[in-house]
Amino acid sequence: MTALDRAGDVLGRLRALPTAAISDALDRVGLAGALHGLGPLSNDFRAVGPAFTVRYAPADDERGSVGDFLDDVPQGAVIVIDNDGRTDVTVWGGIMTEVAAARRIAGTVINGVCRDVSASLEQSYPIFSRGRFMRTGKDRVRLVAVGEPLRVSGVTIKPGDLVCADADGAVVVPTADAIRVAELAAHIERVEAEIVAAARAGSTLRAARERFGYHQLQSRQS
Ligand SMILES: O=C([O-])CC(=O)C(=O)O
Ligand SMILES: [Mg+2]
Repeated sequence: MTALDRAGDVLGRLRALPTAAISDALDRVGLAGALHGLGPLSNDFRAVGPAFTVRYAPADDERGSVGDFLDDVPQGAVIVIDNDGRTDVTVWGGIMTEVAAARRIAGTVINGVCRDVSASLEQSYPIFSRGRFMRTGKDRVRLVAVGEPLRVSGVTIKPGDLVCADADGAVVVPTADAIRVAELAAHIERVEAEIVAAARAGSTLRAARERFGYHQLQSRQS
């Protein structure tokens, strides 16, 4: 099996899992991956794929713009944009949504805000952000890095790390740990389903949780 096959395989596994279980699995192995403060524009949105990283900084006196990097993003990638958490100017809008959707880019995660939200909803193009706002970043931000590691919400995101995002938010899984994290997350999902089944069958929640080890599911493995 080639590295590409393995990556495809683990992406398939992560795609089947909710971010809640992936986050618990990251807790279990002691990795920080949850991007606090970023949420989906629609609860139906879900995106899984390797990170394509982009960073903006204030334009200051230079003439800046947003989005020209889009032509270089491969199909299936999740674009991760770091605008340092700014919520007063956008780094994503409707033209970018239309192009990204047509090129089958998997989604966009923004440490900042976006506009033209209706285009994202109409195209079912998944965007996760700190919110929405209409004032453009054009002339206000400039692109400073593409394909370099980012630091968002205390999490380091390297290009190619696997981004998983759904109604609960976005988490990042380092490629080297992805198979282990996916296996643990699948285990957590199975155990939680057993707890629900036991409770539905008449067990108390306390007894069901005790029986299946609920309280330790996410605890750091020694
Ligand atoms: O200024 C922006 O955020 C970009 C924009 O509106 C678009 O791509 O349609
Ligand atoms: Mg626009």
